[in-house]
Amino acid sequence: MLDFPNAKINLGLYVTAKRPDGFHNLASCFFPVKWCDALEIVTAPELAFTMTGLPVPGDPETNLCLKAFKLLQKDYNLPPVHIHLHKVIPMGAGLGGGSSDAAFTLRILNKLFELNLKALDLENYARQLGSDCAFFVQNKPVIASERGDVFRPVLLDLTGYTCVVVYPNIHITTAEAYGSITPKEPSCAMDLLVKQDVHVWKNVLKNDFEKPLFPKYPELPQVKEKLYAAGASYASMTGSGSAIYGLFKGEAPADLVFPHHYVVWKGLL
Ligand SMILES: C[C@](O)(CO)[C@H](O)COP(=O)(O)OP(=O)(O)OC[C@H]1O[C@@H](n2ccc(N)nc2=O)[C@H](O)[C@@H]1O
Ligand SMILES: Nc1ncnc2c1ncn2[C@@H]1O[C@H](COP(=O)(O)OP(=O)(O)OP(=O)(O)O)[C@@H](O)[C@H]1O
Repeated sequence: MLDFPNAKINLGLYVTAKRPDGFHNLASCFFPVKWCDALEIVTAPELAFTMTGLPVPGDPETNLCLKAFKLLQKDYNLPPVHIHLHKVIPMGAGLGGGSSDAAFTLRILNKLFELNLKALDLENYARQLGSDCAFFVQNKPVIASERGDVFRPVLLDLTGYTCVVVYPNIHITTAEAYGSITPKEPSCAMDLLVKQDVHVWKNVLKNDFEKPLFPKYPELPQVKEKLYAAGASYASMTGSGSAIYGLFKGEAPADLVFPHHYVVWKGLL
């Protein structure tokens, strides 16, 4: 069975408190974008995991796809499978690509073996694999709180906007980013912030990770400025970086170019 795990962007991201378990509480709007990996799972004589596309750092044994399989296998005595991941979404980018692979592994296994797990059950497995993973089970725009794994639906229509995501080839690990932050409550509730018009977001909707990371990586504010100069209604870093996105009403300008070593994705929301 084949599926296409997609990335997400964060529309606003406030790190509100450090938790006793070492994680942080946050407030953010998670929004799916159609930049995708490809993931195929078939039954096989023995468990196998293969990868093509972008090289994924670390031991393949620790890949989130295998972790997701093993987590379900503990409870459901699953037969062996061959998992193939074609990696496209950049890592260390704040796009949630690895988390999406993990959640899609759970979703595919649920269908392939007719486990009949409901979305809430899948979310409970997903949050054991990473904070961002649970979002990709339902994969719809939400306001996220707590570790980023508790959701409220949000009505947010960005139809007609083009999203340009720029990955400047700087790998920022999530732990490094959280380590550089001083938590504080946002001045206004996330729900109210995203309900405002997109062109107002520039003045009100922030990603808290920009403050510590922009001075450290000066290319990042330059990318953001370039997106605004090209006419973006809103531009921001996503998650813990380093990818920066711009939202353009209608089409993005064709002459918007970045250095060759950057990776750029463009798509309708
Ligand atoms: C920045 C975001 O992308 C926003 O959506 C996420 O919060 C990141 O979530 P993630 O990549 O799934 O992170 P995890 O794999 O769960 O955690 C990696 C590390 O990030 C830090 N971490 C992560 C999530 C969170 N709410 N608080 C944290 O402090 C912890 O140091 C943790 O050890
Ligand atoms: N299927 C996978 N795809 C990408 N990275 C994975 C995967 N499985 C495990 N990883 C590990 O996770 C790391 C990427 O995590 P990191 O938090 O830096 O990335 P991110 O893109 O910001 O967000 P996310 O972890 O939500 O994908 C990789 O460097 C890799 O070691």
